[in-house]
Amino acid sequence: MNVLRQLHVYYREKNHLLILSILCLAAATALGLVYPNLLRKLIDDVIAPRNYSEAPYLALTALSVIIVKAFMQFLSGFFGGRLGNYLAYRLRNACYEKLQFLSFRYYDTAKTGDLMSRLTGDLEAIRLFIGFGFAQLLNLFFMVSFGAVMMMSMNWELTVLTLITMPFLVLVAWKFESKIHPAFQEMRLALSSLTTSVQENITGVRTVKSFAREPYEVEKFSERNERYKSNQIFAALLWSRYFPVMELLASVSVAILLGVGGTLVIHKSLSLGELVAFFGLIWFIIGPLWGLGFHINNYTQSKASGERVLEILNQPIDVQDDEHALMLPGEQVKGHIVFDHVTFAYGNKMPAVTDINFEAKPGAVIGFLGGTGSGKSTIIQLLMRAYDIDEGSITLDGTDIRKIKVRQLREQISTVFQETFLFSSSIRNNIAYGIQDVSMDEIIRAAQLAKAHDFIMELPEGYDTVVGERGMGLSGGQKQRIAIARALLKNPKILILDDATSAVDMETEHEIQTGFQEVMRGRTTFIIAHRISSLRHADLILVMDQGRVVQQGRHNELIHTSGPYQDVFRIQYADYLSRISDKEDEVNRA
Ligand SMILES: Nc1ncnc2c1ncn2[C@@H]1O[C@H](COP(=O)(O)OP(=O)(O)OP(=O)(O)O)[C@@H](O)[C@H]1O
Repeated sequence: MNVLRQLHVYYREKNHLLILSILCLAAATALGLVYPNLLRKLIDDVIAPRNYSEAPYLALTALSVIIVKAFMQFLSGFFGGRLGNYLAYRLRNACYEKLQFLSFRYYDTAKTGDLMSRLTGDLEAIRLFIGFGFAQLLNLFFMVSFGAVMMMSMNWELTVLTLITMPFLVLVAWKFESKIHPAFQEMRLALSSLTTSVQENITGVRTVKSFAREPYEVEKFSERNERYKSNQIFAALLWSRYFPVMELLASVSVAILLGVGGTLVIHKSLSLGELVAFFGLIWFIIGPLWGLGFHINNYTQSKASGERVLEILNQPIDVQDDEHALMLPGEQVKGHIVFDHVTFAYGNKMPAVTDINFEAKPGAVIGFLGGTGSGKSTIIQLLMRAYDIDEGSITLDGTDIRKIKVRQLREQISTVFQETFLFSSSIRNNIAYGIQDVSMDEIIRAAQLAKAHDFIMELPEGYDTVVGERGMGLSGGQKQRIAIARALLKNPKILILDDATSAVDMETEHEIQTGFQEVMRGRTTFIIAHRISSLRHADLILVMDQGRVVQQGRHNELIHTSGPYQDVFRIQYADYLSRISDKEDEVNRA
């Protein structure tokens, strides 16, 4: 019930809908009790004494009861439906909002397909249970207790005898629930893994095809499908094992009633009408108890679903605003950044960066060079507080970034990532992402600076061209240029270019860099690059290796100091250097 209690927070202001739905259902149930009584009256007071004049009144009463009962059932469904939809709506919004604020750490391990299945299948199961199943389950108790009380009022000994099997029925139903719940949890997991495999396959379809891995993917999917099927079969097996036992126990009750009740009628201790009424009432009890399995099934499914949805909602956000977090008036930010003995590890792994120290004065350009996995991107992630550091401090204009409101900090930073993400929307919207009230002229200016304007104008609908999911239909370089335009439009105090020009050719890179000279003015810029050409003009270059800064200085100093920077320079400029030495040889020979 803890799950239901936690879910209750999301619909407590609509409690009245739940209460109305339950009351209407209870009223419909109570009206259902009128039938066996009418039957008893018909047999004992009309047919036996041949007092037929009362028959039309009884028929009229039955008709009115049917109409009112149907109306009550309609109202119960109506209120329940509104409640279920309201809850699903609130939960969907809450989950989506939570997903926006969850930290990068959460997404390091999250699976899209799994999250999608929680937001769709699991939410649907909760909607159905809270909207309808819960009232039905409660109604089951109403039916059993109303029926039992009415039977008791007619003949308590016969009632006790008839209902003797009921505790066993409840026991079996209870056992069934304890087995079916884990089975459903397992089934939900299997479904998630199935959805994940479809989602990953579609996202990575190019990789799959280029490696001709279609048969492997089909096999992988079949295995997961098989697991899902086995889970379903197992649940069905449990059902088929327990259901006959429940049916058998119910039938024993009916047999007792017929045997004992019949004898009582023969001995005139029970009227025929009462026996018939008893027969109607016993079904009033057995029917719902038979359905107990179904309702429990429903309940366990939605409990498992509720747990999965609440897992998202209860997920701690590890990077969030300090209680006294400072606002950052955008126009006053200078962009002075200091890393002081910063060490950070992802999870329990070895530190990704160790003892990082550097100062970026306002407007300075800081370059990072280093091999794969040397920690360059990590430094940038720490600067935008994607993760909180383990040791040391990072300050912006003298204030520790942990004391600044995360949103405000990030508003001052524009990042162009290694991998460009474009939304399936127009190019204009993609460039203006996250910025309100921006004019077309500003968008065009940003695109011109990013050298994107010309190719955009060549597209059939220019800036209104809608790009496919993740920018499908554009080349890697074109996507990157749009991302650069997006970053420039934000007009940030801090600009981060994380291998931002890796997908464009040297010539375009040079052009973009020239554009950057202009936009970098007055902004602190961090450039991660593999090409020395991108870093030549940096005020400070940090050379990274295995999470540590192994060299630092300006380009002209570093190329004259033996070390990794000089090595990379020699490799990248080998052609250029050999051409120079050839020329020198020629001059010497001459
Ligand atoms: N989200 C993450 N979770 C766990 N470990 C990570 C994560 N991101 C990076 N790492 C690890 O941290 C180390 C530094 O990675 P980082 O991405 O900072 O390197 P990099 O220098 O930017 O590399 P590249 O040039 O290939 O992008 C690597 O060992 C990497 O495996």
